[in-house]
Amino acid sequence: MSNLLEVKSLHSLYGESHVLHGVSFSLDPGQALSLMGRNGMGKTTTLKSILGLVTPRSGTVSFKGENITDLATWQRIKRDIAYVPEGRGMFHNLTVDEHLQVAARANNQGENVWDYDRVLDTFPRLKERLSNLGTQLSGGEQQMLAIGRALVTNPELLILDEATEGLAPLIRKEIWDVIRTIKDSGISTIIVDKNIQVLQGLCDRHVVLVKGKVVMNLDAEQLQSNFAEVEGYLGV
Ligand SMILES: Nc1ncnc2c1ncn2[C@@H]1O[C@H](COP(=O)(O)OP(=O)(O)OP(=O)(O)O)[C@@H](O)[C@H]1O
Repeated sequence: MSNLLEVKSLHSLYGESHVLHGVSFSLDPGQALSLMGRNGMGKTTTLKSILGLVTPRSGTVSFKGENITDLATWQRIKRDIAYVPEGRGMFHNLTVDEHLQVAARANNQGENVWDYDRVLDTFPRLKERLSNLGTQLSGGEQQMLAIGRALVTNPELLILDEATEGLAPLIRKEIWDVIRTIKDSGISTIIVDKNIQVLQGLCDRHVVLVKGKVVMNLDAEQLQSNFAEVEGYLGV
């Protein structure tokens, strides 16, 4: 197969405010791609444009060779794309158990590698909190639940927006370890995060956004040799 995901010349706006200016990149099956950039550069808008939560004015999004640009978000999700949004998106009236039970399904290939039990084995903390409401969990536990809820759909592509933001170092490490396990299980990922060191060790491609434009698109080796320049774009 060629690309799993191809984003071509996306222009996205909020009202009159033109935020994405021709964003293009692609992702091969099984790869992890980092999307980096300072605050407000258009990372979340790019993710939302891929998911159909923002409607681009022009440009295309293709998944497994199919042009999905005009599909509704739920139709994209049904094609085995899962999203872990910034802020985690807990359902206020659902327990931990219900968050996972409601979402769990085999994917379009009939695969159910990440079933309810495996997700709970991966996140033992959630096992102890099954009857708590999602909103009663700590920030780290909520993040684990948000990732778990995405995983039980057995996605081919998992999109993570700021999955470690605001978390204590130990919890961050736990989340990164799980993201690595997810990658090793063959799921493709797009990761927005600020931790360039961790992203460097994890991702196969790195896309840097500045004011809604892709200024760098590097493989792992190229990131190594252009590290200082990337850091400069990120202001670190
Ligand atoms: N719903 C919205 N309505 C209007 N403007 C928005 C909206 N969401 C984002 N923006 C603006 O679009 C620009 C890009 O925002 P976006 O959230 O995509 O950036 P980001 O790179 O993900 O940044 P952050 O790291 O702060 O989340 C910013 O100037 C932001 O203020």
